[in-house]
Amino acid sequence: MTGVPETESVSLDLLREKMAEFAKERDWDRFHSPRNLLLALVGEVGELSEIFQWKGEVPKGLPDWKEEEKVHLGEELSDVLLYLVRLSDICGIDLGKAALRKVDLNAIKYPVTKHQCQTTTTTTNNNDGKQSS
Ligand SMILES: Nc1ccn([C@H]2C[C@H](O)[C@@H](COP(=O)(O)OP(=O)(O)OP(=O)(O)O)O2)c(=O)n1
Repeated sequence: MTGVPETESVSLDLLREKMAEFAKERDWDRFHSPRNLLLALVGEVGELSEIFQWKGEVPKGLPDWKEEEKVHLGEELSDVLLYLVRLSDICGIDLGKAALRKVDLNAIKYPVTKHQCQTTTTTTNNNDGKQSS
C-alpha cells in the first residue's frame, strides 16, 4: 500500500512526500496551514496521551499490552509524526537537518563528563543537569 519494500527504512523525506501527495490529491493544501497543522498535531498528542492515561508507569517494551493496543499506539504515534513532518514542510523547515543540529546542540549543552550517571553512589543526575540524592 505504501509502495515501500518491508526491508527498507523509512525516511522523513518519504513521509514528507507522502503527506504532500495525500493533501494535493484531496485538494487539502488549503486546510494544511501552519496553525491548522499545529492544532491537529496537538490533538493527536492528546489522543496519544489517552492511551497511557490512568495506567500508571508501564514497563519498557510494553510486555503486558495486547497486540491491538500496540497497533493503536503505533497509529497515534504515526499521526503525531505525520502532522509534525507536514507542519515542518509547510513552514519550510528541513526537519531531519534541524533535528540533527539539535542533537549536536544538546551534546554541547549536556557534556558527557558532567552529566554521566554515577552508578556507584546514591547521587543521580537529572536530565536537566541538576543533581539529587
Ligand atoms: N485534514 C487532514 C485530516 C487527516 N489527515 C491525516 C493525518 C493523520 O495521520 C490522520 C488523522 O486523521 P483523523 O483526523 O481521522 O484522526 P484519527 O486517525 O486519529 O481518527 P480518530 O480521531 O477518529 O481516532 O489523517 C491529514 O493529513 N489532513
